[in-house]
Amino acid sequence: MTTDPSLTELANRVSDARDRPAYGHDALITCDRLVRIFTTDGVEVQALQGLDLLVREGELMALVGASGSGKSTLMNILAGLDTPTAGAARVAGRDLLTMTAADRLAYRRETVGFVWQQTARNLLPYLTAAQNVALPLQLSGTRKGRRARRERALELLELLQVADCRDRRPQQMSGGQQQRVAIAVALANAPAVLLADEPTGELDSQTATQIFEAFRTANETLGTTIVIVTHDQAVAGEVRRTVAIRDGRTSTEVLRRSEIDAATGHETVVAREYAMLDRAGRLQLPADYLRALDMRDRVALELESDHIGVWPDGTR
Ligand SMILES: Nc1ncnc2c1ncn2[C@@H]1O[C@H](COP(=O)(O)OP(=O)(O)OP(=O)(O)O)[C@@H](O)[C@H]1O
Repeated sequence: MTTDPSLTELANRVSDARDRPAYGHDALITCDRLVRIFTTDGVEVQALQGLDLLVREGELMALVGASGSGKSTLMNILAGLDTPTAGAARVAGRDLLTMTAADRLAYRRETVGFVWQQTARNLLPYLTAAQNVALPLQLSGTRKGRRARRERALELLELLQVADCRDRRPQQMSGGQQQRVAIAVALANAPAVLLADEPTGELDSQTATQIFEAFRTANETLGTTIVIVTHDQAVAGEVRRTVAIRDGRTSTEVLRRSEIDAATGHETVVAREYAMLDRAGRLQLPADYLRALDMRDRVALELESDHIGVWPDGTR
């Protein structure tokens, strides 16, 4: 039998809740019940339906999901190009809902860098690779002097192994070279976060692997936090954490870690899939699990000492 809590216990619970760190207090990117509703011709589309996501500083992670699940909507919000309808979003201490137009411009120039799928969208066609990388430095005013800007541009092109393209215009480079130069442009102002929306979408698989290696180099050498939206299973399989978005919410997450066999010293990567549990206790079960057990509308739950059992309606 349970007894009602005393007033002192209730007061203690309130004070515990107050002292508990806020959701995402130690994350670089925090999306808290993010909602984005588009209205066209009187019809509402809920592109994001209360999406929660935390990304730690220094992570290299992938976002996956079916077409229309809300990935680009999320990326546009994180890039400061669109504003959410409701919820909260913070990146590197900036509140994306309350930024002024001037803050937003500074945010796009200094805090985030982005690489888009269409190689042509990332670079100015009439500038060389080195000039493309130097341009954001000039616009933000972080490097004074043409020589200092060119030096920084060449350093980044070198890091991404496209130094030989420095004096070429985009149409004189391959798609893969253009994307590597695009990554250098995005990194020019040393952003805290690099966002990439299908950066390998227009490339063959071998070139896509090289582009992914360029992201890894940026992450490991410069410590940049990187979020990549991808359909490419090979890319999604290379990162430690892949978050799946379904119907405008984060639904499942795959974490990969290396395990070393004590006997042979052989290293293998072990992947494990998790369902996301939101702060209201809501859980999205994978669609194939629901189909396999013909679960719909409602399920029976049972609390065990170390797990919760979930059964199709009518079987318990
Ligand atoms: N500007 C807009 N106006 C109206 N509806 C929009 C707009 N942008 C996106 N949507 C709708 O919001 C939903 C999510 O779209 P979004 O582009 O974010 O999906 P996605 O996961 O990036 O898809 P894809 O993989 O095909 O790029 C879709 O139903 C889409 O039609």
